[in-house]
Amino acid sequence: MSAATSAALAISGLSKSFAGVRAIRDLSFTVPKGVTTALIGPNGAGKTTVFNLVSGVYGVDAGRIEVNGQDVTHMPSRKRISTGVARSFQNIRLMPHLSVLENLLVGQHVRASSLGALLTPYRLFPNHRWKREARAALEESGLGRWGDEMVSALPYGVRKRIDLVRATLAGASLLMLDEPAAGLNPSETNALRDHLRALMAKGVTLLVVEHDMHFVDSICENVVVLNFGEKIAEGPLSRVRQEKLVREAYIGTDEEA
Ligand SMILES: Nc1ncnc2c1ncn2[C@@H]1O[C@H](COP(=O)(O)OP(=O)(O)OP(=O)(O)O)[C@@H](O)[C@H]1O
Repeated sequence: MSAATSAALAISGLSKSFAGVRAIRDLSFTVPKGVTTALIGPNGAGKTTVFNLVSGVYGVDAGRIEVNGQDVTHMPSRKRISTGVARSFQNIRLMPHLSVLENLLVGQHVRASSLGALLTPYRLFPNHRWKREARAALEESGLGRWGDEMVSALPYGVRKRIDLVRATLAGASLLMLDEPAAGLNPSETNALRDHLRALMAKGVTLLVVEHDMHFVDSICENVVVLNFGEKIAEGPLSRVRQEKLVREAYIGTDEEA
């Protein structure tokens, strides 16, 4: 297998500035398929900007982004899901006044292959295919009992996991997670970790931005460390956290690598 086909994400020479602030500088790294990877670094290092560039929220100034071997560098954001990339946000973007199932069905619209499929009124068909798939995905994740509940009524940890189901139902094979463990209590964190491990076992590749290094250590094989938009280290967490540049980057912050 060539390096290109075995990479879920390949970034090379990526740069992005905002009004003179160089948020990302000549950044290159690869996320091999099936290798859960964390993007870490102090506040303002550029982690969220990388997610925004990969998902197409912002255009690049320079460089190239490939998802599953496909060049997405200049692809419109809405088309990138077809290459298998999806993301979750720090602030969950589920619609609070719709049920869990309705939120999942909205997410599935991105997969509609034709206008006919898009317009088929799922409410009229109790056994609508998307509805069946959404219910099955909820059951599989142990979240079946929440299907008809309003999202606004759900505990925060459950909402986070519903958001994961939404992303995977949209057909994601590369899932980018922005601080998935933030705000979760220990039992919610454990449930999230189990959920992510189940996704990994199904072949979904995860790229995780996370400040909780215990959480990173428990699921990630590889970490990429950013500081001021540059990659300063890459490898297993146990090794990179010993590196001088990484230790210096975290000195003077409340975080620890
Ligand atoms: N839309 C924007 N407009 C202007 N500057 C921005 C924008 N997005 C990011 N930046 C700047 O780019 C730099 C990197 O920010 P980014 O949010 O990517 O860092 P981060 O590593 O995700 O930080 P945190 O851990 O605090 O979320 C910062 O200096 C930030 O102020």
